[in-house]
Amino acid sequence: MSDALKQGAMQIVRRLYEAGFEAYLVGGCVRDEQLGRPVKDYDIATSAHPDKVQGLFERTVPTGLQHGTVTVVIGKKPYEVTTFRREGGYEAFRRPTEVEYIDSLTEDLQRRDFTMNAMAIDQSGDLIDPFDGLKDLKRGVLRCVGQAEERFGEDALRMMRCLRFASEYGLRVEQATWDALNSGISLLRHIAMERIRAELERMVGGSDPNRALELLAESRALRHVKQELLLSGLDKETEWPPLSRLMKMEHRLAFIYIRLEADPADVEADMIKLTFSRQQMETVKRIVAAHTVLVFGLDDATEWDEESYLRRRWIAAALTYGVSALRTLREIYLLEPAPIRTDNVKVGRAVDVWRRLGPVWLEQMPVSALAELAVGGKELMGHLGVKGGPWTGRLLHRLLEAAALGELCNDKETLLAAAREHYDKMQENDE
Ligand SMILES: Nc1ccn([C@@H]2O[C@H](COP(=O)(O)OP(=O)(O)OP(=O)(O)O)[C@@H](O)[C@H]2O)c(=O)n1
Repeated sequence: MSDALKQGAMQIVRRLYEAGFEAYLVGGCVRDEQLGRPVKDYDIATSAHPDKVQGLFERTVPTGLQHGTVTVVIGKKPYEVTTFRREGGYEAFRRPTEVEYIDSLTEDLQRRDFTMNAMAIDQSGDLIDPFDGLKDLKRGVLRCVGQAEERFGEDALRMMRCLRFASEYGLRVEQATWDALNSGISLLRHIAMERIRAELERMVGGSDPNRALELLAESRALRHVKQELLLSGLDKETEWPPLSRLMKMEHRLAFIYIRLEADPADVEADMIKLTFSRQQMETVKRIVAAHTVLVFGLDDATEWDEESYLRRRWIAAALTYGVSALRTLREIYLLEPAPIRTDNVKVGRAVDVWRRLGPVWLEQMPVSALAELAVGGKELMGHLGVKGGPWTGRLLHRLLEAAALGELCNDKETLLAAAREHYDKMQENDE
């Protein structure tokens, strides 16, 4: 797949070259090839102006003419072909206000963020590397091209990219680059939260989330973004278990919020500020909420160490937040050090029981959702001869809980008989 992708890219480079222009593969694809990592997309830089590029290829789309970019389609694959350019003034540390076409590849590479991202491959497949990107990569060093303050000042997002590349590629940030990052970090306030989130998501979901957290804590980057975040509470002292044991980014994030003792409502607010999708937010929030209700008030409960009591809590949480949230929570509880305060002995003991028995209890649940219950709202109303109201949902949930705990058989007759009893009790208690 990657081979065909590269062939298409080289076809474009050679076509431009034969027409008398310079053309090169540039940026992330060159870096990833040198590292033997899979390449997602190939970008091309050329001395040809966009109108010339459009004239040379059959299928083109003017995707970014204002930046000198034309998308060339080969087969079904799109390739971005960008004219060598110098970026004019930068507006508010985030994007160039004007671009100027130039003739020199070196000058084009010079405006790029890191030496490893400023390499090119020519039409013969030879590497062009004026800023020693390969040497840096081989030594495991991440370094800005030229003056780091200038590069970060041109686009402050590059500081987040720096943290991401360092953690994802296991690189050490070169001292001058690190110093410039630390002195310029407050410029992150100019960057849209969406772009911050995209980097954060790749860091937490990447191959070394622990290193990412370490770098975020050391640089205090999240304290300087546009909006105040709970996640800015990450600090250097926090000890983290190997987060890569959790497969999904959302699960890692849930762990982090639990460790920060965040409230589910605050998690929602934080993730909305960060422009995570509704679905991502729901997943994380469910896990955090399940943990919160499980441990809430446990300290004061007289039955805190009774298995049957802990099972009831566990199953009730599974019915409210979903079995998969509880499965993830158990995985989280398995990590060491666990996400909860270790000074609370009762909570510690309960977590111990949940991680040991939680999955068995989930497995044994005869029903886990209202849809699986042998009766529905209409049948309840018909059987009891009462019009529907808020009681219906409440009663259904009680029946579900009793069935899930195995206290009631999930068959119509049993449930309807129990419904009558529950309903009468609810009436007595004015529920
Ligand atoms: N803020 C930025 C973003 C990008 N670039 C340059 O543009 C290239 C392409 O950028 P992009 O596709 O965003 O990232 P990649 O480096 O390809 O890496 P990844 O896809 O992993 O983000 C980079 O290699 C780098 O040379 C830059 O100098 N400054």
